Amino acid sequence: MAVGVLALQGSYNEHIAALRRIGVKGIEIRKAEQLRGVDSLIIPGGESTTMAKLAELHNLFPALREFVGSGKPVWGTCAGLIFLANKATGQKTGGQDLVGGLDCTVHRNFFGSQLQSFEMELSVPKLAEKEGGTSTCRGVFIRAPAILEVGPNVEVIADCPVSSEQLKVAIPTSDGQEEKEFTNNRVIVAVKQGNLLATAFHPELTSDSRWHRYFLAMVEEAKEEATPSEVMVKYDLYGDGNDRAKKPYDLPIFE
Ligand SMILES: NC(=O)CC[C@H](N)C(=O)O
Repeated sequence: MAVGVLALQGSYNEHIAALRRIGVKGIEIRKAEQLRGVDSLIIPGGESTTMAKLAELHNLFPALREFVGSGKPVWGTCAGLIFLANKATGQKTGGQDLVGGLDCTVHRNFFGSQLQSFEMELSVPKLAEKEGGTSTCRGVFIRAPAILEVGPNVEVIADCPVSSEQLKVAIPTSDGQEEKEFTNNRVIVAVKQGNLLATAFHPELTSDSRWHRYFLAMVEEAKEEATPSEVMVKYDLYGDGNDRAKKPYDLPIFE
């Protein structure tokens, strides 16, 4: 199996190394046509404005949107999460292009500047249920975003506690955010929506390979769904004018 890794900027080498550790080839993607050769994609962390400028320069946005829209599995980490979000706040003046597709609002630098980067143990029972191991994982947050709001089809896989002060700094009341959304003082940091996975932190910088395995399981599932094994097709197998129902074989069919 091979997984595409958007290689414009940021931690794409680290994702490729993480994939290699579990025996999977990561293919660097820099051009729209290279996307046609892969059926899954990781958008790494980095700096989303710079990444967006490079994607614009290489005219990648239409191909990325088509890729996401076609239902192929895509995992965005950190800046990659921002790329996938339908809406981002805290952007630089003028904003930046997003690929979109993930029904959520993300705050670009929710946890503050580079100096406020941190690590914490996150509770991830859903990940442990699928991939085994402990019910927590190490979250490496580097100038990290956070998800403030999700749509009804988005499954929350991890959230994390934040202080009232952090909320106040990141979301001044003048932004019009309703306070009740954050009564538990928690923000969302990992989600899944169909074939889209997004994490605000960097699993590729840890030795825990469960997030990469989790994504690969999504890729496998998507492939199985795409195989029309139960579809019955009519063939005139014997040339006698009678259609006989038959499960399709892999093409070509030599019969
Ligand atoms: N580590 C990261 O990917 C940081 C993302 C950063 N907050 C951005 O806006 O791009």
